[in-house]
Amino acid sequence: MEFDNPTPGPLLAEINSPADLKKLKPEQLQDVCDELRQFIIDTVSVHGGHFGASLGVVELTTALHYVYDTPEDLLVWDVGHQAYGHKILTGRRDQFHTNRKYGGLSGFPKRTESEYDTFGVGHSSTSISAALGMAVARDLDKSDKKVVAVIGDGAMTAGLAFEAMNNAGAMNSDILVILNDNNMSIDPNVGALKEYLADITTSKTFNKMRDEVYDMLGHFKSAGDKMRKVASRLEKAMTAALTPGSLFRALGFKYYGPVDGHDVDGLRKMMEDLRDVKGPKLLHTVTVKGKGFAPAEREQTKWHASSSPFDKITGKSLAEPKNDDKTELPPKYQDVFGEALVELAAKDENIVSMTPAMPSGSSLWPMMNTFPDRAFDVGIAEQHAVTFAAGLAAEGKKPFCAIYSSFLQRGYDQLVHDVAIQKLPVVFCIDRAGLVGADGPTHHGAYDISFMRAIPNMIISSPLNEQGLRDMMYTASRYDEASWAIRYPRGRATGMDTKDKFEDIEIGKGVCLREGEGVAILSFGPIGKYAMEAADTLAEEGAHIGYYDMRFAKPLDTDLLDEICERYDHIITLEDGARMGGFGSAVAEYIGEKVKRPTLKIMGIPDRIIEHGTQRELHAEIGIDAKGILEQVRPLITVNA
Ligand SMILES: Cc1ncc(C[n+]2csc(CCOP(=O)(O)OP(=O)(O)O)c2C)c(N)n1
Ligand SMILES: CC(=O)[C@@H](O)[C@H](O)COP(=O)(O)O
Ligand SMILES: [Mg+2]
Repeated sequence: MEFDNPTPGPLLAEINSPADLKKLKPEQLQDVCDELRQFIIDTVSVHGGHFGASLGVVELTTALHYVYDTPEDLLVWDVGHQAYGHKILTGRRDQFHTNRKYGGLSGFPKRTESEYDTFGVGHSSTSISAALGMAVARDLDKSDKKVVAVIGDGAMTAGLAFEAMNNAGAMNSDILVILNDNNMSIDPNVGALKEYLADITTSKTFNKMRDEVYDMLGHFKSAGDKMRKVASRLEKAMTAALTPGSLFRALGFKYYGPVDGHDVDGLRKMMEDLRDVKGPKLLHTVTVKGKGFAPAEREQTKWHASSSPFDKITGKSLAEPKNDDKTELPPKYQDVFGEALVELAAKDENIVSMTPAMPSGSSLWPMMNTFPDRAFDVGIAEQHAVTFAAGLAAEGKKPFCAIYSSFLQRGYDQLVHDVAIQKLPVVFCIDRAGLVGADGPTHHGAYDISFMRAIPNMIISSPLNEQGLRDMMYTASRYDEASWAIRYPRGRATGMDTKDKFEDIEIGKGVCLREGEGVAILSFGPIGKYAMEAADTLAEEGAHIGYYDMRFAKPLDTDLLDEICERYDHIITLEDGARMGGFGSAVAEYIGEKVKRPTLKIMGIPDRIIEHGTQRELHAEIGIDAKGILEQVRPLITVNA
């Protein structure tokens, strides 16, 4: 169907690999760029996907594949949401309409998909570390391939990117980092680095400071020999300090730029020169997110990604509302969170909130707009977001840290070291918990229940619906004993009528929503809707199973579990999270230790913080030394003397 697979322009139609691109004359590259951009617009306007970032790097992508000898030379994309042009130029043009679809291409570079995808991505700020690893491997192999990392200004704000720059500069490794500076993250980029880059690209501060310094030096120079020398030395130092890119130079990189990232010929020439420059170097390109599609240039956050079909000229959505009666769609869970937070913050001035660069995705804008002093976008900095929250909690504030499940993986040490061990009452509002859909494995929120369950001093809860989410947030806002995680999924809630008033929920208590016999389903979180559906279907068939909304993975409602174990022969647990170590595992561990034959005793570090001592002392304290094992085994055996 033509609709499925847009027709490429005449040049693009002949490009099945970068080798075909290289056959063209440099003068033809701008035409290739125009066709590539149009092909991306044609495809995304029908099939959806990430959008603005790929449009912004069309020239960069074309120049890179023209100059570098990919896949021999290694090209590493950061995040990878901007790699659509790369996919199209590297043999995937005809499958591109399957992008992000079940069984189709991945929305991000993926090693198993193509030899041109050197490193799997989805999460930000990994490119420089990965490129450095590849460069060092190259050196160990005595090869001379080139390694290039392409990283955005947003991704550059993460600690990981700085760690890599710091290491690469010191190792003097031969890599090229291309900083694609469009002055945007998903939302407007934030932080001091953003200001620094803006200063370089607009040169306002640079020019002003240089003029002032030179004026001042002029006065010195007319003041005799000694002063002239001082002035000359000062001038050199100031020039070095004020020349664009001094931050990167301080980290050991040669800095080039800023250059126009939409001038494909300029980029080509620059890259041809840089191929021969050894050592760590950074090329600063300035681009426009959404370049070439006016609505996307105008509203860059909205067009970061588009899930619905849209008009290729106006950008107007062509999507029909999904519900059949065309009434209002239920709110998204993220919006239920965003609104409830403002309501709670209005009642309690200690409530503060932060997001690591996802104020739109996590719906933190209402809080940031209503209480600008109490809500923060901290940049792509999940580790910092968690510890920043911990600091606020240490001083008596009540932080609600809004964070996607898969991005919280970055903050695991901070959860343990900064929050749990100190028993600080941070509330984690974990969005995108469970399978997220088209973004795939890098973004599925599969592991949070498992990785949090192992940590003491954390409550782990998930509501069945939007009312549950509001009430959990309310109860958590009044709980100061330890931290509390509330997880909810990407997408829409149930559409139920919610009460204006918040209600306390009992911590660690589940609810029976349907009594039955034989089989009981125990669910955790909004995925319980499927359990209700299944129970309804069975009821129509005359079979009545039990259904329980357990609400808490930690602490487990063991009283309710005892009742359930008494009453039913079969238990089925259901969660939108990894089976291993998750809510089901918690239930299995509890029941496992109750079963009569064979009995099970799980020995290990218990669910509390263990203080210091010798290993022997501590193993003895928690009963996992030989004596502790004997205490468990002896009652179970008869020893024949
Ligand atoms: C660790 C992590 N946190 C957050 C995100 C969500 N995210 C995806 S793209 C993006 C913005 C990246 O900005 P930039 O690197 O400047 O790229 P641009 O979209 O501007 O091209 C963010 C925050 C992510 N992918 N990974
Ligand atoms: C690339 C990236 O990490 C984000 O753009 C992500 O795709 C956003 O996901 P949501 O659409 O769930 O906010
Ligand atoms: Mg950017």
